[in-house]
Amino acid sequence: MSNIAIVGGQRLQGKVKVSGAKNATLAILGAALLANESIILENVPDISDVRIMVNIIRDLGGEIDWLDKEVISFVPPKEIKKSPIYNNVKKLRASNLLLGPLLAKFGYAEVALPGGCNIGVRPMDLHFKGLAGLGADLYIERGCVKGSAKKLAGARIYLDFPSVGATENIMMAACLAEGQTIIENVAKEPEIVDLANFLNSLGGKVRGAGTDVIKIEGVKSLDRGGRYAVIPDRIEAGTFMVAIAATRGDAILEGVIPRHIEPLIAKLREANVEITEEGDNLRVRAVSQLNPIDIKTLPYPGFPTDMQSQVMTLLTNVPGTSIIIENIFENRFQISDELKRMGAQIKVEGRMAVIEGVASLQGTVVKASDLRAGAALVIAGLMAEGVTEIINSFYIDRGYQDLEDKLSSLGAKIWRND
Ligand SMILES: CC(=O)N[C@H]1[C@@H](OP(=O)(O)OP(=O)(O)OC[C@H]2O[C@@H](n3ccc(=O)[nH]c3=O)[C@H](O)[C@@H]2O)O[C@H](CO)[C@@H](O)[C@@H]1O
Ligand SMILES: C=C(OP(=O)(O)O)C(=O)O
Repeated sequence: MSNIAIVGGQRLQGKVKVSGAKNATLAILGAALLANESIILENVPDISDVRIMVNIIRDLGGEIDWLDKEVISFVPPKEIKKSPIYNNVKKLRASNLLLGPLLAKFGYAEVALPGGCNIGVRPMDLHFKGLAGLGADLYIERGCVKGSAKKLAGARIYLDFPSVGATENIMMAACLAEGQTIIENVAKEPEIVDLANFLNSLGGKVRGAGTDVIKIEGVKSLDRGGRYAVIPDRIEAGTFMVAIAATRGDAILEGVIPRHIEPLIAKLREANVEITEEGDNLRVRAVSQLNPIDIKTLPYPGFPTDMQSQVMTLLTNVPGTSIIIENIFENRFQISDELKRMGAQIKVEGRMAVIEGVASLQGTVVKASDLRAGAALVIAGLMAEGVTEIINSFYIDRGYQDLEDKLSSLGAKIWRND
């Protein structure tokens, strides 16, 4: 298994292009199962989560080919061959996004329960509540969610929490349900809007994505294929922004939608990072002394939990006291132990972390506990004195395309040890 090694101390400079959004792509690949016609998807990130999802869908009978590095063609299956292979589904939490489309299109779904993961328990009660509200019969048997639905019918569904995955599953299933579905207190993340736009491009009738209430008029079938380009990955963009700030660099991110990153931009500006928008590009400069900041993670448009570990890392050497409250996933402070091994001063109490900035971090061998913790350790390595080696780099490969190449192009000294 390969490790990532970094020699710290290089200021990141230059230009880098952001890839397509992992979380939008995973939902869109699930939604593509609802279609009756062929689809070309562009700006698909070449990352391991996407490759696993592609394999699961191939196992179900979907024909997917990579036409180019970031372009895939998709021919939806007329019927599903078999239930997803347990091992693949277990490897990918987002495989739970297949439930809604499979039930709606084929009247049957069998998906291994993704279970908890390193960042938290992550139950699926809201997915079940919503799909049951549309008329699906769901039960759990030997670690699998099994579901059937002779016919789905539109319903009014209130989500107790604006869950991204539950909103997506219900939205996808409701597209083929009879009549109108109204989902209240939905997630408003840009990936939800991208999924709604994709469903509408297939002939779906989804309105209100990006607001608290989504209304869906069910249609008999989704008969339009065509081309669709996935939005840029706001978390990849955010990770680079923080890496540039953490190395006191000056670099440009190409192909971003600044509006999607607004919560991070606002906080980085508060920390005295200079950020300028130039169309689809963002210039990030951190040349003056940075200020400590306080952060609370919240559903969009609040500060994203997926950026919390990276920002914690940046704050470890910002003079003064910063506070982070993690409201979404209960185990997302595991990275603090690894950062402390590099010399950071962090106290964690429940959902709160208090960070006292230190003059510098020292490179050592550290272990990624999840995707974003892994990305944050890469940032720590870029900031640190000496060599940092990151074990469990496969977590990072879940969500970052060509990470070493992109960082090297900005001047980082980073490589893989096989
Ligand atoms: C593939 C994908 O898109 N992943 C993202 C998605 O995950 P995911 O869709 O799993 O996240 P959710 O928005 O569903 O989870 C948010 C919170 O709701 C809770 N919850 C969720 C569902 C449910 O049925 N019951 C319940 O209690 C979760 O435990 C968590 O505390 O949104 C998260 C929150 O922005 C991001 O960190 C993930 O990167
Ligand atoms: C938590 C994440 O992803 P997933 O929901 O796929 O585990 C993430 O992207 O940070």
